[in-house]
Amino acid sequence: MRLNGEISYLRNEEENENDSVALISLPPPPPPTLEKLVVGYALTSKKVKSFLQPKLEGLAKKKGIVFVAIDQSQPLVDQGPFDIVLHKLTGKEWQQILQDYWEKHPEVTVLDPPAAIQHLYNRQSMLQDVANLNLSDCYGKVGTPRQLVITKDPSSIPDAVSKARLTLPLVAKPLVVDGSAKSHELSLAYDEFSLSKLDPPLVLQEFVNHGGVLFKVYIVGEAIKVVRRFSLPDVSKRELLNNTGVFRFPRVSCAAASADDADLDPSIAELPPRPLLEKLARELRLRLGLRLFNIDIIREHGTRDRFYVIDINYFPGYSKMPGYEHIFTDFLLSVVQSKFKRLLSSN
Ligand SMILES: O=P(O)(O)O[C@H]1[C@H](O)[C@@H](OP(=O)(O)O)[C@H](OP(=O)(O)O)[C@@H](OP(=O)(O)O)[C@H]1O
Ligand SMILES: Nc1ncnc2c1ncn2[C@@H]1O[C@H](COP(=O)(O)OP(=O)(O)O)[C@@H](O)[C@H]1O
Ligand SMILES: [Mg+2]
Ligand SMILES: [Mg+2]
Repeated sequence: MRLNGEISYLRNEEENENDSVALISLPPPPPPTLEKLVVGYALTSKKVKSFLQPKLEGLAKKKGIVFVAIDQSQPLVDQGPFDIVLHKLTGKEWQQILQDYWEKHPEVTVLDPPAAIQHLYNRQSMLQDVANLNLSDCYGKVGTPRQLVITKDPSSIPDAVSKARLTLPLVAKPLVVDGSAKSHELSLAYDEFSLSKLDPPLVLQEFVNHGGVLFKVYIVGEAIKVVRRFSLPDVSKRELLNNTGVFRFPRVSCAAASADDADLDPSIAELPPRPLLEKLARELRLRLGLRLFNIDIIREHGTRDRFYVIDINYFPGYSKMPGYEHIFTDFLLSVVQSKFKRLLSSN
């Protein structure tokens, strides 16, 4: 990034140290001004369409931010120079290219580090940090539903489930999340035996009744926004007794399922307490080493303060985060400004 003013500011300070007369005669330095911030992006065409909306690009331009599409077939060093590289591509090859580039150009901020993102592409490792957090304070408790990973041999599932003492019904989710439609094909299983019909690798997660409403918590650096989405309805004891089988369900909590304007039971609709979300987001940001993600969180029906994180997504559909244009552009500016502050203080 090109910042005007920083260098002259420093020089004046140095002179001041050795010259007591200059101390009184020098005017205060002008605040640093941002010339241009170049953000290279490597995103799928679907993500470009949903994220790079004209309103975002317009606002970014006003703030001196330009977005430049990265051509993956060309060396990264021949493009840019970039201040920030924003990316969400899953291929191993791309990750290596980015890693190599970053090693040679540590001055560029890569959002986010490929290895840290990788952690979210597996539904087992994705929730490990939440489970280890054991977050419990006066605002509520946050955990993860109990789950079991099945990597092979579907015929062994009923036995494995009963040994692990998992409570039915169970949500079966593909283990790997790679952005494909298949990785979002989930099923609800009412009995153990039907689970042998499933296709590993997968995780089997206890279904938690939550009144059919889910909270999507968007995180962009230190900013947090929460929205409500409709979700799967509760499963009653009677329903569980009277049903068998495994049922595929469609994408239930997508943007079209917004529940923000719905007339809901207040005990179900009440958002998780802000201090709890702030603590959760802060801890996850640090532990995951990520700045751009969202969390799907549900409240156990009948409780006020028992929450479960069921899903974490890297670089989610930010265009559905209220005010994302302002939040995202301010974030990009803050990332580079804090980097400069660190550089200046270490010199
Ligand atoms: O995994 P869940 O919790 O379902 O969240 C998904 C992912 O974040 C998707 O991003 P990606 O495809 O990059 O994984 C996003 O698509 P976009 O960001 O492309 O819009 C979806 O938006 P909707 O499809 O609008 O719900 C959002 O619901
Ligand atoms: N353990 C669970 N208890 C209750 N509902 C769940 C559970 N896991 C998933 N769901 C429902 O399934 C939907 C999709 O599951 P999720 O883990 O978020 O997968 P995806 O990555 O495809 O969004 C959630 O939005 C929620 O409605
Ligand atoms: Mg989800
Ligand atoms: Mg997900």
